[in-house]
Amino acid sequence: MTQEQKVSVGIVGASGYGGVQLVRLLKEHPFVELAYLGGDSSAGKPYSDLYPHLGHSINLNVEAIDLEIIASRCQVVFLGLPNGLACDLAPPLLAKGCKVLDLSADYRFTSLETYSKWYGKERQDQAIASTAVYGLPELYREEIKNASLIGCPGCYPTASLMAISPLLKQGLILPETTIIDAKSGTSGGGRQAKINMLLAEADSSIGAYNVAGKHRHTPEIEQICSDLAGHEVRVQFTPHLMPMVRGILSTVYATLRDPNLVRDDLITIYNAFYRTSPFVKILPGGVYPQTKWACGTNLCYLGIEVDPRTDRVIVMSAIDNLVKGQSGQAVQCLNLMMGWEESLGLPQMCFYP
Ligand SMILES: NC(=O)C1=CN([C@@H]2O[C@H](COP(=O)(O)OP(=O)(O)OC[C@H]3O[C@@H](n4cnc5c(N)ncnc54)[C@H](OP(=O)(O)O)[C@@H]3O)[C@@H](O)[C@H]2O)C=CC1
Ligand SMILES: CC(=O)N[C@@H](CCC(=O)OP(=O)(O)O)C(=O)O
Repeated sequence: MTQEQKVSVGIVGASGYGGVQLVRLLKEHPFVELAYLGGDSSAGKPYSDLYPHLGHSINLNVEAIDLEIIASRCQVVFLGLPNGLACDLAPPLLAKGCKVLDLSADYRFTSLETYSKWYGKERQDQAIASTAVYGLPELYREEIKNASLIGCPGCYPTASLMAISPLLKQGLILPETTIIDAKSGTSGGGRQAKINMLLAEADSSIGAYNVAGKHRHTPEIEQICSDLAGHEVRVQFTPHLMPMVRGILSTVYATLRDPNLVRDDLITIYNAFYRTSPFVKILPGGVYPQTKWACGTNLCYLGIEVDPRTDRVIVMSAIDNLVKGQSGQAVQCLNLMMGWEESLGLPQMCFYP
């Protein structure tokens, strides 16, 4: 592909953690040209002032968010902003002919009533929101290929849904027995300063938060679980903050309908379900994933176990929250939207240890 044939791409929210992952991935993507980096408090600064380690390869300034400028330069726009801002920017960008991939929650919900209840913002853009596709390629690959607007999933929902989808889609579990115990690194909270993310607070300590259906990812997970099961599903989701920077480990428990199913049956079922998904790695029996294995990659490792004493299946899912849980998944969606190979420009080998 020549320089002129490359697709020009902009990142609004380039100064954040999602933004800097996108910069890393898109700069190395063979079919993409970075044409615009936008921010709020960082506008006007050279990008290398924010991230000096990228000074050798990113020679762009962060610019103010100006829709005319963005649309005149970019065919595709990634929005990496706090929740509640993308729904003001996406409609005019779409009207100007851009494709939009939003990393926030603004376009993840089919019901704007549910969105408003959890995110506290009244919305008028139901018509546009209805055209958005939930950006989890392993479940909605064909829909993503034809979409102009993608609502990229949250990090906890990505890890959790990858673990539970084959079970729900094939009716293998009693859905209401589903328990999701998930742990995240601190980068999941973004780059803005927060007291609970200080080293002195987060290091050498683990704790749950937003327990008993109070985390905003609960309705997001339930929406997709319900879609897969074909009826309304409630799950028990408990997030934990871990003393590490990157990664999510989501462990899902559910009761099997058929107590005769054994681990190897389920491993076969998972391999078949994800046979066309290049980023999903089903581990052999007795091997359980670690977040470190996914670090910096767009992979999702799944470990599967059955406890015959309780008839429960236990699925462990490990991802990098900033890559498969956010920016990498958005690039995976871009590849599909453009008709490119799904794995183009996306790392599959972690740095280790
Ligand atoms: N971190 C994660 O693991 C995941 C995050 N997400 C979602 O992705 C989105 C981005 O997250 P993340 O990168 O972590 O966030 P960060 O807090 O690291 O970055 C936020 C970005 O938004 C910009 N911004 C903040 N306030 C405004 C405003 N009022 N107007 C315009 N721009 C603004 C900031 O610009 P500036 O610095 O110039 O002020 C910055 O570029 C969020 O919606 C988040 O929920 C989704 C999945 C995973
Ligand atoms: C560790 C941590 O703080 N994680 C964040 C989730 C990040 C994310 O994916 O949030 P969005 O749905 O808004 O995109 C949290 O629990 O709020």
